Amino acid sequence: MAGNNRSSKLRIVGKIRGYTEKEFEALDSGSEPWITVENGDRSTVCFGAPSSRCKYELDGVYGQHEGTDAIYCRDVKPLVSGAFEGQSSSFIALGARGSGKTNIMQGTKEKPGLVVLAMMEILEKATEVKKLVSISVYEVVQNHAYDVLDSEHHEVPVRSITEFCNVYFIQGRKLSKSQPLSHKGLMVNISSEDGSLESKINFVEFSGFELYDDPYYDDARRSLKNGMASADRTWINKSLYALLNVIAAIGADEIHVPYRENKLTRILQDSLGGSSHGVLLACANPLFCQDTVGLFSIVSRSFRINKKVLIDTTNTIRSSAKWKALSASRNRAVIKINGRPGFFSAGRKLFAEERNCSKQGIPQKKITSDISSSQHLTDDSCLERSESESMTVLLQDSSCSPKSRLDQTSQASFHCLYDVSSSNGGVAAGSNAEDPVDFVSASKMENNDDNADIRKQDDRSPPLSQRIREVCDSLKTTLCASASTPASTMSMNHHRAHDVSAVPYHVLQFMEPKTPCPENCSGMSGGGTTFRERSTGVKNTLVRQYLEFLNSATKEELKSLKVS
Ligand SMILES: Nc1ncnc2c1ncn2[C@@H]1O[C@H](COP(=O)(O)OP(=O)(O)OP(=O)(O)O)[C@@H](O)[C@H]1O
Repeated sequence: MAGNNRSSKLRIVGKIRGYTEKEFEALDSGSEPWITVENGDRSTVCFGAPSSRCKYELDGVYGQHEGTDAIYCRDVKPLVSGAFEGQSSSFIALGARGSGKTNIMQGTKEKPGLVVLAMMEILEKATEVKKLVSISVYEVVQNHAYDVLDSEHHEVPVRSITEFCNVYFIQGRKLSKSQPLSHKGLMVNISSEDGSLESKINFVEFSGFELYDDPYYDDARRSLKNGMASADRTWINKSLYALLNVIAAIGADEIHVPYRENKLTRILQDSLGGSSHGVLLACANPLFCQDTVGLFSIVSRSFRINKKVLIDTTNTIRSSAKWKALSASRNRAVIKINGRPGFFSAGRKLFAEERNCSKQGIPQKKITSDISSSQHLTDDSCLERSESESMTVLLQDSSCSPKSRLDQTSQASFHCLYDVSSSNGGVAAGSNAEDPVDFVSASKMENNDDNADIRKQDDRSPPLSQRIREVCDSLKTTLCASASTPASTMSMNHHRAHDVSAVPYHVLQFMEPKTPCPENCSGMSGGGTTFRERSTGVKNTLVRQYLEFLNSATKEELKSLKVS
C-alpha cells in the first residue's frame, strides 16, 4: 500500500478482508470483485461494478492480499516508537459485522494479530530501556465500561509475551465471550521505574455494527444467523457516531472535541487528539455489504475534513484574519448546537437519504451512484451551513462591539458567558492533560451516575448562574460609577440613577429611563453616548444573552438560575 504521506496525527486507513474459503467457493468465476483498491495511488477504495463505481479516498487502503504485517509496519510501529518518547496514541479498528476486525487485532496462533505484534515490540523495548509495562483490558457494553481483568487494581503488570498472552487471551477471553457485542479495548501503559506513567497506547476493536435495519439487502450479514437486536444496534450506532464526531472534530481542529458524549471516547480522551497520535482502521467485507459502503462514506468525510485543514495550514490561510474570525465563530457555532460539529449532521442526512432509497426499493446500483453524488452535495451544503452559522454568530458578535465602557464590560461578559467549551465538558484538543479520564475513572463510571459529570463540571468552573450574577454585578458597578460622575448625574434623573444600583438584576435589564435626556447632555455624558443609548445597548445585550442561554441551557443550569 502506498497511500498518502501526510504528516497528520490522525490517519484514516482501510483494509479489505480476504475471502473465507466458503466465500471463495461461492464466487462466480470471472466475476468482478465488488470492492477494489484503485491501482494508482492505492489510497482510494472503489465499490461496485466499474460502470457505477463509487469511490472514497482515505490516507491509505490495504488490499485483500496485504496481511497484518503490512498494517503493523506502516501504521502501528510508529505508535510503538512514539510511546517510548512519551507519545500516547490510539489504534481503533471498526467495521461492519464479519469485516475481519478480530482477525486483524487478535489474529491466530499461526498469524498473530496487531495487538500481539505490538506487545512483542513494546516488551522488548521496555526491557532495553528499563521501563515498566502494564495492561488494562476493558469492554464497553451499552455505554457502560467494564474492567475485564482486575476490577480492583485495573492494571496488570506484564513482563513477557507469554505472560501477556496468558492474561489477555486466556483470562480475558473467558469474560469477553459473554459479551459478543461490545467494544473491546486493550490499554498498554508504559511507566518509568519509579512507576510514573509516561505514555499509553490504546488498541480498540469496535463492536461490529449494522447501520441499516432493512432486510432488503442481500448482503454479507445474511450469513450471520443471529441478527442484531435493535437495542444493540442503537447503542453501537450511537457510539459509532460519537467516535466519528470526535474524529471529525479533531480532524477539523475544533476547540471543542465532544469526548464526553460516549464512554469509549471518554476512555480514549487522553490518547486521541491533542498531542496524541491515532489510527482509524476501517475494515471492509469483500462481499457486498451496505454497512461497509456507509462506513467508508463517513470515514472518508472525516479524512477530507482532516486533509482540508492540512492544506489550509500549508497555504497559511489559517493565519489570515478571515480564517481566524471564521474559525473562532465556528467554534461558537459548534457550542451553540450542543457541542456537535455541524458538518456531521450531513452524515446523518446521507444515511437518511440512503435509508429512504432502500425503503423505496431503489436497486443497489442506483443507491451507490446516489451516494457518490449526494456525498458531494452534502459536503458542500454542510460547509455552507457551517459558514452561515458562523456568520450568524459573527453578526451577533459584531452587534456588541465595544462602543463604550459599558459595552466593553458586557462584551467581556458575553465571551465569559459563552466560553462554555470547558465547562460543557469539552476539552480543547491540545489540552488533554487538563482533565484526564483514565480507565480507573471509566470503570467507576459503571454506576452510570450522569449527574457526576455535572458535579465535576461545577467543581472546575463556577455555575452559569454565578457567571450571570457576575455580569449583573459588574454592570451595576459600571452604572453606579457613571451615575456618580457629575456629567452623568446631569444627564439623568438623579433619583433614577440612585435606584439603578439597588434594583435586582432581572428588573434592571428591562428598565429604561422614561425621562427623555436633555438635548445638550450628549456632550457631557462621556464619549458622546447618552445614558439612554447605553442603557438600551446594555438591555439588548443582556436580553440576547439571556435568550441564548435559555435556548441552550440544560435542565440543571436552568434550575440553578434561581436568583437568591
Ligand atoms: N484475511 C482473512 N482471510 C480470510 N478470512 C478471513 C480474514 N479475516 C477474517 N476472516 C474470516 O472472516 C470471518 C469474520 O472475521 P472476524 O471474526 O475477524 O470479523 P469481525 O469483524 O471481528 O466480526 P464481528 O464484528 O462479528 O465480531 C471469520 O470467519 C474469519 O475467519
